[in-house]
Amino acid sequence: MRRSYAPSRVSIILSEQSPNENRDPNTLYKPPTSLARKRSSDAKRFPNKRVCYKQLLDEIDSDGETDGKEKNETRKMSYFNHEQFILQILKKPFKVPLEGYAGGSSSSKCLGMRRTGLRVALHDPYSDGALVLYYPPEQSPQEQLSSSKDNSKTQVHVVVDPILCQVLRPHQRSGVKFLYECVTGKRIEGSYGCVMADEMGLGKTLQCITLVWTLIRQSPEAVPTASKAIIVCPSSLVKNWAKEFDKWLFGRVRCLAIDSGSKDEIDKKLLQFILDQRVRAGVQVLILSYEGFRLHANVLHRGEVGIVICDEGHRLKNSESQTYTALNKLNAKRRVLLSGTPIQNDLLEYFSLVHFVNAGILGTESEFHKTYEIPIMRSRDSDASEKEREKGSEKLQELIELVNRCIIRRTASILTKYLPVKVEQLVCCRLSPLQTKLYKRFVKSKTDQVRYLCILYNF
Ligand SMILES: Nc1ncnc2c1ncn2[C@@H]1O[C@H](COP(=O)(O)OP(=O)(O)OP(=O)(O)O)[C@@H](O)[C@H]1O
Repeated sequence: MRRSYAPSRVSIILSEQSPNENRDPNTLYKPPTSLARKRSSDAKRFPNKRVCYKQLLDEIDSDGETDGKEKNETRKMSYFNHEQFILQILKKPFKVPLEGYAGGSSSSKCLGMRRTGLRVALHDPYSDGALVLYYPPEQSPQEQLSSSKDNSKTQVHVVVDPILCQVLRPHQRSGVKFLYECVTGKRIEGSYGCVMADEMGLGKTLQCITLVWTLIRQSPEAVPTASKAIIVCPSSLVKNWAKEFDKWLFGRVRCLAIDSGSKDEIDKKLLQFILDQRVRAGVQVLILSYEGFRLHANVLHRGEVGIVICDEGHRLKNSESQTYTALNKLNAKRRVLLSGTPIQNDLLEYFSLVHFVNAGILGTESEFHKTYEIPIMRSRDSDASEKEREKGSEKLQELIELVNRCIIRRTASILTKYLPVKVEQLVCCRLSPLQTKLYKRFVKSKTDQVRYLCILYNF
């Protein structure tokens, strides 16, 4: 077998030969092991020796003057023959290494051709337990044919990541579906918000994490629906949210939880986050407190985010508060508000929450006051007429129908099946002497009080 050497190698071999030796460098084959040994000893003897090809030929030329012309001519010839041999190989046309390759787009086997715009769902919608949030419209055979040629307009399934699917409880699955439909405008045209008012402990956090992760990764168009999300929560929960993201997604999502730091430092981080326009943003989820948001609102108003989630959202019940105003100014199309207790005092607070997520569906504040609040409150008065009562319940029904499209509330009773069976044990025991004494004194004092009250009120 003929073995070719790199020019640098050839120079080393040539320099090792005695001047009288007339050997062709390309015939100097050595078994690989001894060659490797030789290489390491060469490296020691000729540290960092670099030889240029041109210089090598010149050396051969100049050698010729001392060693004799004939010898050098032979060396040069064998060198150029070898070059010719390599050139011949390189001149051969490229042959596709795929059997039966016919070329062109008609072949199923495509070499070196990237199929542009190929859209596929990120997760298998037909797998066991898959939670599909969006089904693409059925296609006619003609449409299927044209979309197989041009896939760029085809829609795909939006499927919840299986790592989340496997942990979601049934009520959480329906909750995620509800959230997704709301924030993608499927429930109320032109409105992209909702209130999740599940009772405490039903896993609102996990449902929101599932929503955010799905929006960050998927859409019917096979691109992210949103590249960035902001979670606003009480300062005591900032770390908890970050932990929950990690717990359920195993570090797949890039979170930035801000709960301390100097103003300049935080401003810098927030600016970087908010101005990041990439589809796959460096920080995908920003978690910060209501106070933090208010303090740095001027920075956060300089950009856009795909979705904002407000935990313990009843903090936004006053539409005139600074926090409400700051959050409302945020450029976020999709808004989710989480609260275990959405109605606390009056209907106007309820209006503020709904208005924050879906501005306009209840009209302006004064319109809401006139249309719903007055008739409903009037009908509750003890001296309300029959007509007022009727109008009140009619308006209440109308309001419930309207808000039910963007509010979901489940009670903790659905959790009972996940809790261990309650066991009650009744144990009877005697009072200790001290307990008996205290008990008798208490009973006597109460009896005295009752006797006194009876005398006072003439019972
Ligand atoms: N599907 C689930 N499997 C296992 N643990 C879960 C699941 N869903 C929620 N949890 C756990 O239950 C606990 C309560 O959930 P979470 O805090 O999200 O409830 P919540 O509705 O947000 O309550 P709160 O109103 O207090 O914020 C958390 O520790 C959470 O990790």
